[in-house]
Amino acid sequence: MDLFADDTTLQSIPIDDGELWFQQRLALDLAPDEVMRRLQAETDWRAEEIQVWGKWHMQPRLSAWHGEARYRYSGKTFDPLPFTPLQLHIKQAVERETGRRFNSVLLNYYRDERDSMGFHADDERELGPDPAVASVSFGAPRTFILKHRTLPKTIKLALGDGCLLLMAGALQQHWLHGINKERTPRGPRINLTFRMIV
Ligand SMILES: O=C(O)CCC(=O)C(=O)O
Ligand SMILES: [Fe+2]
Repeated sequence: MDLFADDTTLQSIPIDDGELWFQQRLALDLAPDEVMRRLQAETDWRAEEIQVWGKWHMQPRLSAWHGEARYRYSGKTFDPLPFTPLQLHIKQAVERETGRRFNSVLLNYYRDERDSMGFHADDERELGPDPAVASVSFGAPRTFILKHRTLPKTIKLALGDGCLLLMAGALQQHWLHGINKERTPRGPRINLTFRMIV
């Protein structure tokens, strides 16, 4: 039996200094393109400003924050909107697959290949030590890059429509992750990162 042909179970990706898990297709009762359409339409997308090295910039993507807890991110405090029924549905599927619990979600909307996410770690104090962060993607595939903070190691993963990625253990202490702009035209992509704010 070829275990790696199975795209509906969460599989461990070997990585130094942390845990990384990937599932090609998160089982939802909804088709990914239907979820994509609804997330595009139902979300109150905002263009936020963020502080980078003391200077304010527009984020190169749209975002929204939902859930049960306030959150500080890139120098800003987000007051969450309540979870929508669709977000709760996705959250349940993520909790079932990962065996973890989450109380917040950050949604990111990459409108095209020019949108991106700078390298960072999800290591805010509110997430506690060794946080589990579960990321679900819809729409156009984009390359998710992990760079080790001190070793010359890089891992690249194509995050396609309907996939689930779980970062856990000491990963945020040792690695940064981000999504670069691309030159190849890309359609829209929506990513949801579920977190547990303690
Ligand atoms: O879009 C992605 O896959 C990454 C999102 C991310 O790293 C975050 O929201 O903290
Ligand atoms: Fe992140």
